[in-house]
Amino acid sequence: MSDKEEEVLPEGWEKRTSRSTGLSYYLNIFTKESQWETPKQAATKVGLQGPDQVQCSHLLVKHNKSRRPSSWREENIVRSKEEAREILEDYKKQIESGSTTLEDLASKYSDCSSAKRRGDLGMFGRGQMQRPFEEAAFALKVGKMSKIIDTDSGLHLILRTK
Ligand SMILES: O=C(CCc1ccccc1)N[C@H](Cc1nc2ccccc2[nH]1)C(=O)O
Repeated sequence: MSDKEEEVLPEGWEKRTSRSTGLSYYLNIFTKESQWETPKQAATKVGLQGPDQVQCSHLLVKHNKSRRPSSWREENIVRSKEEAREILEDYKKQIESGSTTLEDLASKYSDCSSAKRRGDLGMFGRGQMQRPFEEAAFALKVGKMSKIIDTDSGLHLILRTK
């Protein structure tokens, strides 16, 4: 195409010229990711590393090896880790059956203070939560629930809400 014709790009892309090489490249204006190839589809709004922030609710069952074996529910938590897992497996089955929700069970049984907010932890970015929790949360699609996740706090079920 002659240089006077404006190159029409799919939504979300801008054509840039590399200062060092003078070569043209394409910038995704949402994720700031760049590529050499002329884009054929509209730019994605989520980069390769996933969203910057997610919102999750969780249901925590602590045990006697938890970092803080105490909660609003139980001053001194003595159950074993195996017992905590059995309890959480049962909650998971109840949620998957559709007979209850993670938020309803978190309100009644979660050993985290977020129980008072139906398990809602609010929005968080990477680097804020314990790593196993973060990895599971950022791998979830919105509306999906994790498998049982093990952190120093105890055993969790996580639901991504945003
Ligand atoms: O750290 C907190 C408070 C979390 C919270 C965040 C935002 C709003 C409300 C609560 N509670 C701990 C238990 C706990 N450990 C966790 C590890 C990862 C995510 C949530 C967690 N909750 C505890 O109570 O021992």
